[in-house]
Amino acid sequence: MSVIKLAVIPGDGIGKEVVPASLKVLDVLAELHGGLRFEYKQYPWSCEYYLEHGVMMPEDGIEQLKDSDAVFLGAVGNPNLVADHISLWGLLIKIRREFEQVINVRPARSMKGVTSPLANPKDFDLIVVRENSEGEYSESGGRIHSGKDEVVIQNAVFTRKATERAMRYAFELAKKRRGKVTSATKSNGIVHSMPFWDEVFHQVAAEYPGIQTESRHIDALSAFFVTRPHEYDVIVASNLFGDILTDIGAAIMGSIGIAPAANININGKYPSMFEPVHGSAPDIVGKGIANPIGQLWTASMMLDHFGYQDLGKNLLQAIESTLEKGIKTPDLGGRSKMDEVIEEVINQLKNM
Ligand SMILES: NC(=O)C1=CN([C@@H]2O[C@H](COP(=O)(O)OP(=O)(O)OC[C@H]3O[C@@H](n4cnc5c(N)ncnc54)[C@H](O)[C@@H]3O)[C@@H](O)[C@H]2O)C=CC1
Ligand SMILES: CC(=O)C(=O)O
Ligand SMILES: [K+]
Ligand SMILES: [Mn+2]
Repeated sequence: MSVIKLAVIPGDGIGKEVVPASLKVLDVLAELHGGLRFEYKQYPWSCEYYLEHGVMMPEDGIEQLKDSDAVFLGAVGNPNLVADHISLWGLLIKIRREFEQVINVRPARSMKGVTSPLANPKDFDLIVVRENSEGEYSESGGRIHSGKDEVVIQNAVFTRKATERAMRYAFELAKKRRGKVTSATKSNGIVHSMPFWDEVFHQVAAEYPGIQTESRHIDALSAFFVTRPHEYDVIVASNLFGDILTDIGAAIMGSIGIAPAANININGKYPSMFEPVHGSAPDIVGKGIANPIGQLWTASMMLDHFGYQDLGKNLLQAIESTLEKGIKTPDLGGRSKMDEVIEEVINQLKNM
């Protein structure tokens, strides 16, 4: 019997709904497999935890997560209780950085049974490789003076190491896919980091003569995600650009509620973390209508990550069959509750 030890952090808002629901599905998958078991350690770290303890996670929090095989996270953030920059940097971003989860892999593709908001969409299948350790998300900077004299400086940090690493990851991924990498740049407006980004892209591209490459400014690329997403295969982007592009990717699929993400520790030193692209969705919390598919698809990426590609594929297929049957939450134009979606996904898996 193989055991996968998961550190489970539901976090805030609908994270507390979609995470437990997804664990039920993981248990069914393990049972059907017969030789696999998931072991869960639950962590209550969240904005409510912060109100009680003054921190998003205990001082030895990272230490506590270290011996798990992966972190399975829902969402972090409840701006009514804690300012977002405090809660996210205290938990989500802290884990990404401490565990050197330097790449954030975020696929978006046409899904059977889901109507894209695009008018006449051709089938698309793309993956955004988001640099996940630095870039625009940096603590470098500060505020001085106040009132009319107030000055705020926010530095973006781009290292050759991390930039090359993200690009190599994208090229390696493209080799296994349709052989095209698009770089998201903005070297016409951002005069230091983005020309550097372009330079590194060209250098790394030279190592992969078989791969088709393209550089696009982020503004135009955002528009092309909407008008011609089928032209993209792998997109490599900085932390912020990748963050924004993947919400667009989610939107053109049909809903932010279905998009998955994998925060990958590529040196094998620490656990990777699997979470949906979406946040805690305070506007729908407690209504039972959160779409669990982002969290489930993330679970499918986690299964792939651990070498259980068959299970990962079965899970995705069960998700698509459920959608095709019209069992969908309201964000996808459906009338089903989260629990009904989960129940149908489980039925589909059992009848495979
Ligand atoms: N990785 C993370 O943990 C992230 C956390 N956040 C945090 O989440 C909180 C809310 O952020 P927002 O900007 O509102 O983004 P959000 O992704 O939570 O919500 C945006 C919109 O999408 C809807 N939505 C999101 N997930 C859904 C799902 N599974 N099913 C159905 N509808 C869904 C929401 O109802 C809302 O209308 C903030 O505290 C923010 O900082 C935001 C994005 C990512
Ligand atoms: C924080 C956020 O929006 C993300 O990681 O996608
Ligand atoms: K999330
Ligand atoms: Mn985001």
